[in-house]
This record gives sequence, structure tokens and C-alpha cells, in this order.
Amino acid sequence: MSEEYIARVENLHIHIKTQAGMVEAVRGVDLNFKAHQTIGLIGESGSGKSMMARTLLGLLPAGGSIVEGHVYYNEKPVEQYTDKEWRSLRGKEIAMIFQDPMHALNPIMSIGKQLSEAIVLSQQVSWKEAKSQALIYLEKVGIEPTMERYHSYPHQYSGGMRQRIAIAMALSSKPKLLICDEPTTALDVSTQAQIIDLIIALQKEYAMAILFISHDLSLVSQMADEIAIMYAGRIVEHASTKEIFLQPKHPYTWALLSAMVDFQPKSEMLYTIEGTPPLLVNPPKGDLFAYRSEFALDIDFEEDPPFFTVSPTHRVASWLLDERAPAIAMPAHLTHQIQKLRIMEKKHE
Ligand SMILES: Nc1ncnc2c1ncn2[C@@H]1O[C@H](COP(=O)(O)OP(=O)(O)OP(=O)(O)O)[C@@H](O)[C@H]1O
Repeated sequence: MSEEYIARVENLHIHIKTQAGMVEAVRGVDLNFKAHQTIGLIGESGSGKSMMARTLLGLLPAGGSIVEGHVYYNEKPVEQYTDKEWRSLRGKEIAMIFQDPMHALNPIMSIGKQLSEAIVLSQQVSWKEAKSQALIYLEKVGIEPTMERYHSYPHQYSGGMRQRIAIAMALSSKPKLLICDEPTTALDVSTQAQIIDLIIALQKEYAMAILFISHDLSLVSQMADEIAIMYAGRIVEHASTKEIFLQPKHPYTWALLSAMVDFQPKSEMLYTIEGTPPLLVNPPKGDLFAYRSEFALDIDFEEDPPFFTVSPTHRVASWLLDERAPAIAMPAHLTHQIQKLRIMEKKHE
């Protein structure tokens, strides 16, 4: 293999046993993580984004298991890691930040102490050394590195500041892969932008691979090198960010782009995607988006489409790309918006 991947997900299928039946939460996902690269994982609620994050961390819910496919770290499948190796990998090489920073923070311990503790655990340094490193991490995430800050508690901070502290905690193990699960959803727009800028700056410094999970295409486009669009447990389109915005091919991507505020023609009603994703307990056969798509073909209700390659960095699971399919163009308003984007791109070249 010519490229070096920090982690790889190959044809991953995850089932969760529930009282209602078997949930097919993830249905054949491939993803490759490289240093310095950010993959944006986009999809509606229930599409399987969090399940992907949990699998990468080895934290499947009760009843959940990998029924097919593999997760590799440093080219070794996780099932070949011993418990000790896997624990060490999880503690040192993979870190996660959540929508709610309190997920990672202890409300009754000072932020300095918990940061120092994380550093001692992951780097096996002395408490004194960890304390001085904790101040450096605070500074890196934009918090004044003073003893007053060090000794303060999470409740003394705003949501944005708490997220900065959670990021410092995540960074303290110098992870190679950082998983961000909707880390800015609970924040106001300007704090959101600051946190995104912070993550981008830290990625430059630490060369991390990032998986950025969100339902917000506009937000993800600010930082992702590539975007994977997930629907009902499957990635339906995966391409460079530019390709997703300038040459989207899947009707679900068209719908997501159409629903973006920046893409809506001012005079029209806000576009929303009709219907809801299917339940993944014994899902019907075929392309699961077909049940909501005005562009569905007969074959969609029979067989799940394979991936069609549009470019070396662009693949799409839709029968519309089959050579036998009728020529169906994306909705006119979207073509128009993309045209405007292309003109803007040219101006900035
Ligand atoms: N603990 C669980 N037990 C059973 N089914 C679950 C469990 N957690 C998630 N699921 C199911 O797995 C599928 C994928 O859910 P997942 O939470 O990964 O979606 P998501 O895209 O992250 O959604 P959200 O944006 O709401 O977090 C859904 O059908 C969901 O109902």
C-alpha cells in the first residue's frame, strides 16, 4: 500500500440486537484516515454517524457487534490487538470530543487537576511535569495559563470555554486520530467559528487525522478535506469537499445541499427533505433512500446500488450513475447555485 493510514474502516457492518429485532446500524462503510486530513461525516439523525465513532473507539453499545468487515489501526485489525495494546491505543492514539463537553469533564475536580491527571496517565510523566504541561495545553486552546484558571472548576466556564478545556484534555494524549462528534452544535455561531478555527490550528500543529461528525454540511465544508454522506447506515457519496459542492451526484446530497441556508434562493420557501430515514430493523431491500427520492428508479426497490467511481476521489452509490439509467439532472435551482459557486471559485483563483 503506497499511502500510510492511521486507521482504516473496511466494509464495516454493525448489528445491534434489540427487543424490537436486529438493527442494521452500519451497512458496509469504508473510510481511510491519514495524518493532517479531515473527513466530514454527514447525515441525518439515525444515519449511523455516532455508531461509526463508537466503533473506532471500541465502544459499541450493549448488543452491538461487528458482523462483517474490519477496523484497522496502523494496518493491524483491532481484533488482533491484545486487551492491553488496545487499551493503550485508545488512551494514547485516539481521542474524542463530544457535543457536550461535560462528557469529558468531571464537575467536581478543578480543570487543571483533571488535565494534569490525563497527562500523567497518557504520558507517564511526573505530576510536576504534568502540571506545567497542563498550563501549556490551556494556553494552546486559548485559555489564560494562570494558576487561577488551573484551579477553577468547569461550572465557572461558558459552554465554549468548556469545549476548549475538553479539547485540551483530548489533545493531552497527543492523539493521531481525533473524533469530533457534533462538537459545536450546542454553541452559538460565533463561538462555533472560534472552536472550528481552534481545531484547524491544532490539527496543523499535531498532524492529526480528524473525523468530524455533523449534520451541518455548511459547517463541515469549512474544515473537511473530504466529505462522506451517510444515509441509513451506508455512505452514499464520498468525495473531496470541492466535488461534493461542485459536482454532487447522489439525490440525497442534492437534497442536503438544497436544504443548506446558503444554497437557498432568497425568494423561495426554505427547502426541507420530506419524510424520515427508515427504521433499520429488518430494512426493506434495495436503495433505502429510494423511499424518499423523487428520482428513484425501479431497480432501486430491488437492489442496493454498488459504488460508481466518478473520479479517483469521488464515489457514489446510486443507480442513477449506471450507464443504463435515464439521464436525470439535478434540480435546476441547485445547478444555478453551483454555477454561482463556480464563478466565485474562478474569481478567487
Ligand atoms: N444503543 C442502541 N441500541 C439499539 N439501536 C441503536 C442504539 N444506538 C443507536 N441505535 C440505532 O442505530 C442506528 C444508527 O444510530 P446512530 O446513533 O449512529 O445515528 P447518528 O447518525 O449518530 O444519529 P444522531 O445524529 O442522532 O446522533 C439508528 O437506527 C439508531 O436507532
